[in-house]
Amino acid sequence: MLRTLQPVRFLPRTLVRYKSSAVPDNAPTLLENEEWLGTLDDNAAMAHDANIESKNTIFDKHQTKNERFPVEIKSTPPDTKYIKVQSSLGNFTSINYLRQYNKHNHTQGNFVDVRIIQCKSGNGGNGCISFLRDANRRVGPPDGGDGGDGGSVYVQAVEGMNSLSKLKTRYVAGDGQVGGARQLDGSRGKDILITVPKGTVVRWCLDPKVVREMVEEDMGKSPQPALKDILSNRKLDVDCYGRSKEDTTPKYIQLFREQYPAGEGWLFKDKTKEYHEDKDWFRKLNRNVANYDRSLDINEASKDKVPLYGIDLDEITEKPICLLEGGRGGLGNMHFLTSVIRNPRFAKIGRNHLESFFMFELKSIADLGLVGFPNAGKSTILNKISNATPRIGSWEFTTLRPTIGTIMRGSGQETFTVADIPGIIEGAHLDRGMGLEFLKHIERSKGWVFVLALDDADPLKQLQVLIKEVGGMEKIKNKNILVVCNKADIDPTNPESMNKFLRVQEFARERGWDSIPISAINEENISVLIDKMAQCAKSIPK
Ligand SMILES: Nc1nc2c(ncn2[C@@H]2O[C@H](COP(=O)(O)OP(=O)(O)OP(=O)(O)O)[C@@H](O)[C@H]2O)c(=O)[nH]1
Repeated sequence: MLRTLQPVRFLPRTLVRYKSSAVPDNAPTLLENEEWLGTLDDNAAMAHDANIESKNTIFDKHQTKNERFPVEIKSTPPDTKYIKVQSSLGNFTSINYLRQYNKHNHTQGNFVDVRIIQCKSGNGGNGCISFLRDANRRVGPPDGGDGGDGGSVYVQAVEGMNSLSKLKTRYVAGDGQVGGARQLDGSRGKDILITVPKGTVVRWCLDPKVVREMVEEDMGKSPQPALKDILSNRKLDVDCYGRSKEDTTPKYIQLFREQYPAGEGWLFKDKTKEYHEDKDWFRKLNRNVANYDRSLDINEASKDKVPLYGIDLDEITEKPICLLEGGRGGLGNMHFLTSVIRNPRFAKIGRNHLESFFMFELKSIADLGLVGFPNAGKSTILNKISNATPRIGSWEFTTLRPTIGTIMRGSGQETFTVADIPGIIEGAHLDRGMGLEFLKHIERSKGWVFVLALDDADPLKQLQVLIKEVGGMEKIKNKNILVVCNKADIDPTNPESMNKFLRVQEFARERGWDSIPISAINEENISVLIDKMAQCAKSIPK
């Protein structure tokens, strides 16, 4: 029935109004209350909220596709209420935050690509206990309004932002106002909208303080383990949900709000809780209202969840996406007027807020990513291919940041973007050099361009090391790959220079990859390179 399941302010309005014209028409009649309470039998506790389905659909649309981390399923319903999942601690925090406790260390000027942010929705306002008073009646019928709903926290990717630096470390939505006399509902708490750049992935994460405690505990061990090992060896248990009751593939992380148990959460006026609990009429009423509370519990549980692998805001989001929903306002005493209860001196308190940490990661979205050892000539290539095109839109960060260039190839030809990331060295996967943190900026690129330097003793070995460092063939199997041998101008007459390229070419051909020798500095073969890159950026990865 409508009234058991919908927010109370949507309850049908009374036709028999109080006499005073100053009183708003918001209160249900005695009969409507009785009818509503009558529907709250033991079968009434079920989730029924149209928003649940739409929330699932929105989340599904924004599920992170490529960067799914491994999780181990420990148990599934019906053995356990949730899908119990275990995964490495490192998947629920940012290694940057831990490596550099000082948050300024991982910022470069105004460019910040990872933030851990605490979010809190608002509490619902309490219902009001009040009775109509006018010239004829000292104590009229109950007219206490409902509390306002707490504000929610939303996220939205917008145009014109390219850094997470402006985000605050904590966002708190407003609490709903308490209900008022004369059937006045409290006002809704203020919503929070967090705007982020396109390319941001928002993931549930653990409170950084808790993570630090865990890490410090392990750091005390002898021999002292590396931070990376701690984060991968420590496991975290997470309660998850599938897409439906039958689907036991973990999809959403369940969030929990501290809530009063069903049948509690009353506010009393004049007479005590004990006084009321002693009365048959109150116990009977409360049995039904407890079922109403259970419905709210189920509704909340259905909506209080976030995608396990994050919300991928790779496009401008049309409508804000709700991360944390505010608590619903409590019922005012006008809902408890029945033929037995003429003076309900009680109302319900507002439902509690939701609080959680989220990791916001900005992942640049370029069609192609340049991968190579330091000094291979990646920046030079990007400069040259940018210079070789008539119109270039590019923005530069410092050497520690990704550089993205847009290559516009003239009329009728497709534009593509290329990201240059800091060089990768042997042992990068063990956090040597600049580690692999910057790979996230090309994770979603369609193609990767491996840049090798022909002045190196063994460019093929360079290529094999790079493949190993970025995660092996498994990691690149879905990418278009192009192998570029740069610095072909060095010692060009030496047959060994040619042999080095031929060995690379052979290796690439065996894997179905294209390869090309160039001299970026002398701009030799650059136009062929652009054509091959355009092909790599365009074609759908195998
Ligand atoms: N001889 C020769 N030198 C080149 C060529 N391309 C780049 N270089 C030189 O190689 C050095 C490194 O070039 P960069 O473009 O900065 O190399 P990078 O791969 O971006 O280096 P990181 O940013 O450290 O990863 C510079 O001194 C360039 O001038 C080339 O085709 N031939």
